[in-house]
Amino acid sequence: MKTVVLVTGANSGIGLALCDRLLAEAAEGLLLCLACRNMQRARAARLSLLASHPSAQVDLLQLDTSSISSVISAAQEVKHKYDRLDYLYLNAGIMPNPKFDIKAFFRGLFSRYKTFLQTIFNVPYIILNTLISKILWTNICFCCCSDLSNPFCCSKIIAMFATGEGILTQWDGVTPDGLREVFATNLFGHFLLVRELEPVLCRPGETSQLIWTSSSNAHRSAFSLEDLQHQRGTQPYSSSKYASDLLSLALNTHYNKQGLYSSVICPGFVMTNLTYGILPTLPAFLWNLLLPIFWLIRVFTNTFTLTTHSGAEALLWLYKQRPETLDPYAKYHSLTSGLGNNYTQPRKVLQHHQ
Ligand SMILES: NC(=O)C1=CN([C@@H]2O[C@H](COP(=O)(O)OP(=O)(O)OC[C@H]3O[C@@H](n4cnc5c(N)ncnc54)[C@H](OP(=O)(O)O)[C@@H]3O)[C@@H](O)[C@H]2O)C=CC1
Ligand SMILES: CC(C)=CCC[C@@H](C)[C@H]1CC[C@H]2C3=C(CC[C@]12C)[C@@]1(C)CCC(=O)[C@@H](C)[C@@H]1CC3
Repeated sequence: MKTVVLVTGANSGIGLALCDRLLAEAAEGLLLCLACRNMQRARAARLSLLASHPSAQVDLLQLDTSSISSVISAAQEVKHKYDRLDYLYLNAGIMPNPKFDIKAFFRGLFSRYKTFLQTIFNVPYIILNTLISKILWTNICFCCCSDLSNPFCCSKIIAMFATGEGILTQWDGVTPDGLREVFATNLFGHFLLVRELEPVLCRPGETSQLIWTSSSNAHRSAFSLEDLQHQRGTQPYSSSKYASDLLSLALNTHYNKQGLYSSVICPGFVMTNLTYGILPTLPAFLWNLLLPIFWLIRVFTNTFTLTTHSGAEALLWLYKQRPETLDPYAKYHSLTSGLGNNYTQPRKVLQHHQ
């Protein structure tokens, strides 16, 4: 019997890289279903996957996670076609009209230091700190610098690069169903899909996994239970990702006894269509000019995974785990070391500073 895997947002970026890596891992035993809103791009993705994995079985499914009717009819089709669903990757996501706040970026870089000289002085400290953290293989930098009143503290800057905290805002739209686009696409459509697919996900005596592509940009400060759709703020992306972390926990509470387990991952900072939108005046190929800077930043933070292959690391890692052994309170991070090695690391989710 083949393992049935469905991936939303599978026609590009991290979703497509995940499909490629899954097929490289186990092409024969896999039935892979690409759930995409744009069928033309979905067909192109399927052909590219079949070109590198000719014996693979790859199906297509039309799914627009921002539309309630599309989710319901896609779920009907899945239930009709497959009698089981072993893995459901909830990966589709948008960050519409992102605005990169250059002022906040430079303020973030320099505000903690009274003079520019102090900042320069901080550089050897950061290098030393990073070296220590690399040697001990732990993120000491974050621990020993948690006192932000310390003028030599580098954690705020590293956190800004690792999570995009405070430097990104978005302008959200409304879907034909009357929902906020980011909320509907990233969270609600996926939630509805899970509920609709319950019969194929929860099978007696068997386990299935839900795997959410969340983000380290998920911040509690952006989320409010009174404003679930984030109608009043300017960080709907962060809010939707924080909500997916919360929802994953709730789904575990509700479904674990029926054999369904949910986990969240962060792929790190990956160069994809989603991130190219952050500097829209910069054509995609010119992003490559920033690569040397990004590689340099990698010395300070292992969250700059940069390639879709590396970003998919934690998604693939979870595929290989027994779901009962996973920590529901962890976010699994795809990380890349300064030397370019990929690995997965769990970090506590929903920490008080988020
Ligand atoms: N890139 C990064 O640095 C990070 C990304 N992420 C998350 O990773 C996930 C994948 O993004 P990434 O690969 O970077 O970006 P891409 O834009 O390359 O991929 C996003 C995918 O989602 C699909 N999608 C968007 N809206 C819908 C919709 N309404 N219905 C169905 N599919 C939809 C897109 O399809 P289409 O081609 O039709 O637009 C595309 O296939 C997202 O959830 C994102 O939030 C998290 C942290 C960091
Ligand atoms: C031009 C130079 C030298 C720096 C600008 C880099 C920023 C564009 C970049 C730094 C950290 C990045 C980042 C994200 C977007 C691009 C940055 C702000 C994300 C917010 C993208 C989406 C996510 O989900 C986050 C995990 C990313 C965190 C880091």
